[in-house]
Amino acid sequence: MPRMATVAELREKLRRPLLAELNAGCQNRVVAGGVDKLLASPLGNPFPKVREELTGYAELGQPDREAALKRALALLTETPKAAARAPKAARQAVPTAQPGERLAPDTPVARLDTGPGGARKLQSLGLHLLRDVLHAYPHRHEDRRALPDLSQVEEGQKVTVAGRVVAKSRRSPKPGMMILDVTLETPAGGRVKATWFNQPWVEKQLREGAQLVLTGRVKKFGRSVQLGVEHLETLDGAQDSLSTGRIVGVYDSKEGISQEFLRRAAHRALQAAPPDDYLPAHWRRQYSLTDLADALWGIHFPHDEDHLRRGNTRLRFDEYLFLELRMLLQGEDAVLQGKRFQASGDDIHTFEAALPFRFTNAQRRVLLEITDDMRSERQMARLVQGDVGSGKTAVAACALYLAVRDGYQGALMAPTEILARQHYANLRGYLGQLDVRVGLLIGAMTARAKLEMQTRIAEGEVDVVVGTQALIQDNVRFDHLGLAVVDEEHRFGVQQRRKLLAGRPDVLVMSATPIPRSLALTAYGDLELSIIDELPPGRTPIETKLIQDNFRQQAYGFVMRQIREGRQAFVVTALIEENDTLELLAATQLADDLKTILPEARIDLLHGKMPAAEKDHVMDRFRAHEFDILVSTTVIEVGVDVPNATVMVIENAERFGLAQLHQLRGRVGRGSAQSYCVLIAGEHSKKTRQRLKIIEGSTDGFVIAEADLKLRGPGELRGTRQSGIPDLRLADLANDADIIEQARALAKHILAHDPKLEHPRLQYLRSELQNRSQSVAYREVI
Ligand SMILES: Nc1ncnc2c1ncn2[C@@H]1O[C@H](COP(=O)(O)OP(=O)(O)OP(=O)(O)O)[C@@H](O)[C@H]1O
Repeated sequence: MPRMATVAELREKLRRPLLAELNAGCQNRVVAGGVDKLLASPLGNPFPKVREELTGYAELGQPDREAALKRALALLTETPKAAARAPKAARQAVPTAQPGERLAPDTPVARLDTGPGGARKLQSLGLHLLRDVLHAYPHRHEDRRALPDLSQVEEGQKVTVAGRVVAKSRRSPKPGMMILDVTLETPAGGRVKATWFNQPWVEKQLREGAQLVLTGRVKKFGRSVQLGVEHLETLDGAQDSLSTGRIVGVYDSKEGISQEFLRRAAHRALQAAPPDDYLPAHWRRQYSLTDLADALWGIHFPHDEDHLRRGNTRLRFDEYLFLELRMLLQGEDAVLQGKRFQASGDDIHTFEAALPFRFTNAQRRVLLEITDDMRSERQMARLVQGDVGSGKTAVAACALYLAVRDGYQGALMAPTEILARQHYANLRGYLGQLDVRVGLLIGAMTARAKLEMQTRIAEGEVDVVVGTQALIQDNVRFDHLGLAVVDEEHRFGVQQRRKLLAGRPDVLVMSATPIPRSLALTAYGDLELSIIDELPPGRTPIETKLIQDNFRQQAYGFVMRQIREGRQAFVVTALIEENDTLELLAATQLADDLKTILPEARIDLLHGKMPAAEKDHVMDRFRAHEFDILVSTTVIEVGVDVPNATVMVIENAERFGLAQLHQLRGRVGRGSAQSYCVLIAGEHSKKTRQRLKIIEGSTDGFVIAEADLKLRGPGELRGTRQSGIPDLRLADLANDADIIEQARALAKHILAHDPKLEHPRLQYLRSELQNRSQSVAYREVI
């Protein structure tokens, strides 16, 4: 007699398609019959609560579907509490894997033994299945193999030490100043004193006996070693620490989820679910690639640099391979029916005549490419790339105007509310005088104002709507959307874009990320590319100065002189990794310091943790020159436009990537006055200097990207970098031309011989492609 499936097995059987449904954007396409039918099958029997949640699923609207699925999934797996709410038969926690038990990569994380609440933590980071954990690569690595001998360290050296807190004290040498001293004992018996200035919030992490890993700069007082701590990690005290004595990965996380926890989860996932390699051995040999399991171990827990490099190369190759395969497979139906606009030359002239400037040649050329697309029957899918301030928005505004003149509505979607409001102001400037009705729709508006705007959109009383994600909520229905402009698209999830694009409008994507053309073609694949490679005339190049932090006083003296001349300044603090609370507090402290150094200046603060409405308010006041210095975390990175701001000071500039520094610097120099950027280096090594000198020496995004590339030698222990493109996690577009070529060649070869990937040898490759396509659908999107 066949064995009856246990409830746990049934639960998993049901959970998988539901999760797939969620990942695929709640399309009710799961197993031919859809979710309702799935539950009506015997599979649903032991789960009446779940069935109840999902009854009538097919009839629900998108957000309701998503919510119902999430509730159902929670009932199916998450906590004992949720399970208890389920009927008796199902009241059985998901059993964790037995040691040595081999699990499939699509097993839910609840089966991984990650301690109390572990599954929930992973899920909150978007990691639902073991494969998600396996492919959530560290964003950088730190070499903690040989922690330094404390008797040998030198003044000023940056070191990482691990140890146990043996003493702690707090003192306040003067009012408003708080110093926290902690003595750490290393396993070798050395002692180091770590010091935090004015950071009371760290104290609670530092109970006596706590195991810490600290990174900071050495100060020596006779034989005693003191550390000015820059980075702190708390360990959970387990014997088999994954966080010291090796090259350690640092993961994307959020408050309350420690690095140690994530390392342990990755470790367990690797042990429990070593994946089958989807790339047959002879191709691995042909392209000198290591096998998948070795690659995953290498990226998470490398034995040495070579192992890390090997793993990184293989996984990067795979990312490109699947991207290429998907593009080639989808290429057949690449031409989609879109809107057909007249986009008349007269209308372009009308638009330009209303501008306070003439288009540059580059803008004109790109506009021609856009209007060609708009006039054709094909759906436009075009990426406009241009350096910061090159005038992308002005071009997009013109395209929107053309759409409106042809009787359609237009939409512009921005990644943040600040940017949406700014675009709104700009578009009103460009289009208001041409009788185009421009509307704004963002989350921070009152429910009533939102509803009113939604109604106006639905009734066609607004011509162009600017907004954030609020634009693609289900209750927003356009009357006749013709053109959608998406700013910095990679910040949007694919699901989100798909919603906006449901009515098949033409699509224009704007991006300031400098990617060489050939690589952009791969990265964005299905988007045609237009490049604005010329800045508007009359811009005085920004003068950039790199200084060391002992010259801060002079730098701020210079800022003050600019302020006395009626100018404004941005001061940006470096992101403190893995802890947004620290980041916020660092910015707060810097603002306070500046108030002491520059008592005359009016100073305010902007940080990522502020509610959106408050951020807007601060930006509005800065734009209106109600204060002089905006101290901020990197929330201002993209697109902020305050022409009166002429100085950008970047503290701890060494902690930023060059591309990011370039973007940040682009926030000044937007008016006619001479603008300045001061990079303050908190670290004085030759390498840092060399890198930052690149920014000092050039204002061209492409030149900077290339110089950055040359500096990073092949022997370097390189962290994984995020390309900003949804399914390329490791990709380093500027550096990967060879790998891309190889991956493309292999993808072509595979499909030339087996266009549908039907050969049994390609079984794993096919299912991996499906897995990856589920979370990122390219052509399907537009
Ligand atoms: N052809 C032009 N001549 C003069 N000024 C221009 C021209 N085109 C745009 N500008 C002005 O230059 C500034 C930057 O333009 P815009 O905002 O369109 O650039 P962008 O490429 O979208 O910038 P970012 O990537 O920084 O958001 C604006 O103040 C705009 O009015």
